[in-house]
Amino acid sequence: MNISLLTSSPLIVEIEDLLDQGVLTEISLKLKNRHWLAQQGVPVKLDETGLSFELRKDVMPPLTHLENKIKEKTGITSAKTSSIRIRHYHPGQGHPPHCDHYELNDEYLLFTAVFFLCDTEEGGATSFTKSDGIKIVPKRNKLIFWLNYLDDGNEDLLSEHEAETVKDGEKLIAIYLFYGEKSETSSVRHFLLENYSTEES
Ligand SMILES: O=C(O)CCC(=O)C(=O)O
Ligand SMILES: [Fe+2]
Repeated sequence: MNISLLTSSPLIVEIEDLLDQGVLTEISLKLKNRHWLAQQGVPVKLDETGLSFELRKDVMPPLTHLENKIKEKTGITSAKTSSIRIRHYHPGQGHPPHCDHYELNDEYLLFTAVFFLCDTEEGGATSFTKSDGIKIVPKRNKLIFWLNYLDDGNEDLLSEHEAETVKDGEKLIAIYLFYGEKSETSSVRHFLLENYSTEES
């Protein structure tokens, strides 16, 4: 496992080789299997941003394992994920620029994690549109994690991002949305800067 801080403003951390290959293959095959999803009663949505659906953690225990790993590696102590969103893009599909600034039952979407379940032949990078050239190319078994708010509670506008259009191949990701109280932002930022300012394994 290799963890590095890509930038500190917006604060983005990248973790490579997160899961065992066998577990990764099992998750990917299930998520691509429409029959299996229907059996689990998962409604899917298809539009110009590709196929997407929310997944309850109990239908796929390895996703809870992954969530626990994300928490451990990022120093999250109290924020909870409300759900896991899967997105599956094919050529011609992408997602326009936006910020992940949401409020739900008095909690805020403090942190977003995107886990890449496959390589993409061409295109499909997650690109931070207000931060010169910060682009994360999809790579199987890689996770990126970023902070959506500043320590003073304001939205971090530099966290704006888009999914560039997939040109060739496919892109399959699991997105973890961590909601919590804004006061957790500064301790996570401190943890990440302290632990990953220089590359380490
Ligand atoms: O597909 C991506 O790389 C990002 C998706 C995203 O930003 C979102 O679902 O909020
Ligand atoms: Fe987003």
